[in-house]
Amino acid sequence: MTKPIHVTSEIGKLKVVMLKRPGVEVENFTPDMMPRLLFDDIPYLPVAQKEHDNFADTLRDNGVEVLYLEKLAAEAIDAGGDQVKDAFLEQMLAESGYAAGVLHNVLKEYLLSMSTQDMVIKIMGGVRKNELDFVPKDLVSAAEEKDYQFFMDPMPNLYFTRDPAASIGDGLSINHMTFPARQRESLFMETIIKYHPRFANQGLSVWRDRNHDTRIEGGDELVLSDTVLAIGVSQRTSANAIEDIARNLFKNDSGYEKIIAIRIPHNHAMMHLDTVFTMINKDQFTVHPGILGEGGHIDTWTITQGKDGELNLDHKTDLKQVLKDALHLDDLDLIPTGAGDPIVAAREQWNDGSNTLAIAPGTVVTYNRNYVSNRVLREHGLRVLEVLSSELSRGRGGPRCMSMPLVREDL
Ligand SMILES: NC(=[NH2+])NCCC[C@H](N)C(=O)O
Repeated sequence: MTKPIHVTSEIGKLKVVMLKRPGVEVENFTPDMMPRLLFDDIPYLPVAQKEHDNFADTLRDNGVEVLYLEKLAAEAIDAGGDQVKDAFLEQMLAESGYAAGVLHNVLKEYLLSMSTQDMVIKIMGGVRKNELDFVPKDLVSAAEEKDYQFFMDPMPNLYFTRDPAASIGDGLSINHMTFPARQRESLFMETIIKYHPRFANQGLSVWRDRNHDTRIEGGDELVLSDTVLAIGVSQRTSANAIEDIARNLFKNDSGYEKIIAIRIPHNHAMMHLDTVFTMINKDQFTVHPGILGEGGHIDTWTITQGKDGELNLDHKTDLKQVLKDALHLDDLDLIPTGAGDPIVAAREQWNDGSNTLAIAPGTVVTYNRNYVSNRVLREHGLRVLEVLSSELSRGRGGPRCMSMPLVREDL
């Protein structure tokens, strides 16, 4: 029987996916909070939701079962019972800065007064100070910045379900993310895996859990085949974390034998490998020309199991050759974002023109706004399903970031 998580490629026919419909969290902040919350603009929520529904419908119309994070999280907590709800809240409050104290108690009481679903949505959306009829008198609260509006910050990046966890084979990584703005997000997935009837006790492997200091994010984790992964060394994923997950995958019978670490520029526009490089067919990839240096070169290290738990590293800079070798291909089509035009490529990459979601070999979902990149994909023989993108793209993520595949057919 297929496990509730089974992903052995980036391109096998997508069967089950997890999304998060944007909610109040994507507008519950002020412009001065944007850099910290990793947003570049204030989205218009009703339109963002319409666009997201268009994305979800496109997937459903193509035979994909769509699950929603916010619903799974509430179901998992309810399935776990009162103790699980209590433990979840304690952890969430601690990670929000309230391990104990008066405010901890007030917030806990407030959140427990709601249905579990409303509680989950409230935590995701953020708790404003003016929601509570409470003026803190303790020193910690008094010393806090007075005009800051929130007791608990919103989590506007939740609709990028790709990042807090990543499906790999019959398991997943639950990620310790880089920036505080996103670190609480993976607690939802941890709770779902442990307690949701669909996932709990199904023999899923957690290749690496969220209790780490080194950081990794799903946008950097690409499942190239049933034995090969690519992982970005990026603004969000450290070399240490890659070595750590490599060791765990190699020693735990995951089926994975080779990890290609690819170093990309460390900046906000290219925060993850999937913003500059995605697999879209057995022998086709999108690549943003801006990541390739002189002669089309880029640093890659192919990591394999060495003796006595050591890792072997093979440093190469010819990405095309590295991929051909790892995937046993005679040829490979690297399709440049924005047709390789430096101005168009930079513009369309900014709006996730490279961030395609393959739902079958050669069939991809992309943002409609990246019309040059979309045309080029069609010229290379791909079937391109375009989705609406004016508001969703303001969060700096595209169709791949907005989806966490749970089950794909094997190739
Ligand atoms: N897989 C991705 N490329 N995700 C994009 C995440 C965007 C989000 N605003 C962040 O900075 O974290």
